[in-house]
Amino acid sequence: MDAETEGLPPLQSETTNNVIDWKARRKILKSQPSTVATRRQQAVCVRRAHKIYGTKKNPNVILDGLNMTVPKGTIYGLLGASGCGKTTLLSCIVGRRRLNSGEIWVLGGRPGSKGSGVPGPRIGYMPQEIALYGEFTIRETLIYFGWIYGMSTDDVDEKTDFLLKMLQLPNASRFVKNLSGGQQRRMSLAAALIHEPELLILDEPTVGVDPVLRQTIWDYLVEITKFGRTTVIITTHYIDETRQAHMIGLMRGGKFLAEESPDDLLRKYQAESLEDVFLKLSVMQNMGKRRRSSIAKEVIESMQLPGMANPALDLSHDDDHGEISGEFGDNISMSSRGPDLASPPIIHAPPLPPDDEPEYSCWDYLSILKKNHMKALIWKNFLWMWRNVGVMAFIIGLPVAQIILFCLAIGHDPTGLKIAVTNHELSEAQLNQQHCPIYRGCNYTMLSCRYLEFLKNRSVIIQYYGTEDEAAEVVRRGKAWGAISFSHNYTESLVDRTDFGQNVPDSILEFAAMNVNLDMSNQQIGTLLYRDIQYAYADFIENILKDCQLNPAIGHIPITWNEPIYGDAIPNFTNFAAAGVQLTIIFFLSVALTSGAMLIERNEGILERCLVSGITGVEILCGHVVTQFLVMCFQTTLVLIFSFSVFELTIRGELLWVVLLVLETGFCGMTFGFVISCAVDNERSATYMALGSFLPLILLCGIIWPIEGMHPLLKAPALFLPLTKSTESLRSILQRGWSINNPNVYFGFISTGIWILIFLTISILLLKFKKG
Ligand SMILES: Nc1ncnc2c1ncn2[C@@H]1O[C@H](COP(=O)(O)OP(=O)(O)OP(=O)(O)O)[C@@H](O)[C@H]1O
Repeated sequence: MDAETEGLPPLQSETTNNVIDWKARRKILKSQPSTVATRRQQAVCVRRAHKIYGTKKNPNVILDGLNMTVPKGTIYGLLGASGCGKTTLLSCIVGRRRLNSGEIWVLGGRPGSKGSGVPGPRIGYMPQEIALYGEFTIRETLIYFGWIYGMSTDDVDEKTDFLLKMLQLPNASRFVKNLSGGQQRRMSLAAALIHEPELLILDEPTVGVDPVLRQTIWDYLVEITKFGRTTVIITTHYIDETRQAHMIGLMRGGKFLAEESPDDLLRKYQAESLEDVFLKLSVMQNMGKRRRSSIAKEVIESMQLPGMANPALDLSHDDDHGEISGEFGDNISMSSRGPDLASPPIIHAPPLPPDDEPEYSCWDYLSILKKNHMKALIWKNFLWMWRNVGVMAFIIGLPVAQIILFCLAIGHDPTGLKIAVTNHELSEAQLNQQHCPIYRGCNYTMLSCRYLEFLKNRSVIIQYYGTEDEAAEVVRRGKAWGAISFSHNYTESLVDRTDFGQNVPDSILEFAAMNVNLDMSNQQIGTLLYRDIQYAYADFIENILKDCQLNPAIGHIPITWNEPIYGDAIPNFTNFAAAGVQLTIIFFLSVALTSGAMLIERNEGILERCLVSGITGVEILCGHVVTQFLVMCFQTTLVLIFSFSVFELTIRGELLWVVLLVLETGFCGMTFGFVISCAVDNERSATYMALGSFLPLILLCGIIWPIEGMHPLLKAPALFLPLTKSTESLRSILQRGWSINNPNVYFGFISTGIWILIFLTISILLLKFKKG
């Protein structure tokens, strides 16, 4: 026993019927200075807590130097008007919010530090929100929380029966979402009680509960605190129900107006109800009286407040009432009393004793992966998927649908392009019939028609017009993609052009040329027609030369195009874009899946509850990684089957590296999803963030356009983006058949790995440090 605890009445033994003698205990505590050791004796001890929301310019002060002392084994009723900061104070106590300044000690330690039990199974937290999974049954919910707290399933079942009876909950197989609002609150209370924690923190547990059941709950709380085993902090709007509490903290204006037992408060303020006490103290505070004593007397004498029989306060014989927070010499709340009542208000409190509690190191934080936590989290994630099987089918099917759409819609040559032709070699009748006669063999008749036949073979639709102006007008109106015209002596001039050789006159050159005007507003279509018109001409010349028993090579441009070293002789855009599209689909679906799953938990307050129960951010992330990895494996398998087996996209390299790279990229997307869900607070912001990153990544990662063609300022940053190197790597495996030993390929794996580490670290840091 250390110096400070020596002489204190024991918590459990040496007292009548094992019940704590609070009066004796408070008297002794009063005489003690505030030390780390005395603060550690309390269940909860808050000193000079300051909490401010908002900006520096527009601060909203919620806690203003608040002191609070919750001795072990008490029921502590935390009262105050709506919005006064009760929930904020509780979240600071459970370690989910950070004070701007001041100290909090919980079960002997700082929240979040080793041995404090917060977060952890020593604490039972019922937040204000329901914070339960609607898709789970009552039993499943209690099993989930029981497992987190390290209970066996049998123990949970046993406790479930008791809690269902005590809290008058329906059958354990009922889904939480089908319970009434009041039943859901009681269910939430059951989840906090399941493991019989040392410290119960209940934020408005009796809202929507009928008076009889409310009494049952209070009886239960009195029962569990009777032997000092359990401490309860409870907030409620029903002030009078806290008559059964051992201590009441009346909160207003960021401080406690009083922190005493209900009987002491009623006696001291000669009130009939705690509401009256609260009213009187509020009026006193409004009048700017920070301290009681004679000022209080003066105030009360001048006020006509309901229920105050005698406006004078006789405090002289009130030795054992006490504001325990004040007993350590650093309380500045309204009801501070004793020998210093007449002294001026304390403005500068003495410095707090030093903190001897070691903080968690980063490594400690990272190394926590408890078996029971992981079991509960993975089971919960799979159960959620099972209960949302329709959503899961959609999530697994979506990438398949996207890859099918991509393969069917992107990269194929446009067909059915219309060309308006003015062919002056045609007669009036042929023009009217839209008929262009073809003479085959070594025959130099109507060569324009013979050429156009080759153009038609390239899926171009030809329509004949009488004049060049008519044809051009059709193009101008957007009814055709180009206009071609042939002179009346085209065939003859073409033959003469060959016969005359180098002596060919300009007039013949002019008549032997067809005139082309294209609509180049669409680069893809314009380029394709530009190419097809030339390819058709080469085919046409080659065909005539062959038919005339001449060497077709005479008609070629003198360039010999050999087999490409990599890729196809006529590359197609589908194969170019496939690598980037496959990675993008898997990456962004993982982002959506992960951020969605995490945000569901965050929005419903479940994440907060889990973190308070001792689950770490790392464990939550790992739980999601395990379950979503399985989903991703399904998605990847289907995407690859559809890409390579059904649509027969080119794959020259080893499938193993393709699979691994796609999975790694999906994992990277998952971690990016974690970052989004940890950085923002709602689905809308998450959607904006995901959408905001989607287009830049598509545009900058070389998925639809080579990085070599980008603005020089963009080239360098583009190289460091998450999908750039992996796209390049996958393209090299698919198109060039390169393997992992090629730097181009392994850089893709390395770069994605680095991004995974970056995203994971950011998520873990956000989960750990992003508190209100
Ligand atoms: N994250 C936040 N950012 C800014 N202000 C906040 C935030 N959370 C709470 N507040 C504000 O702080 C004040 C105290 O809120 P808190 O929820 O702690 O009150 P409360 O006493 O629990 O109220 P109630 O009894 O209605 O639940 C309120 O004015 C609230 O608007």
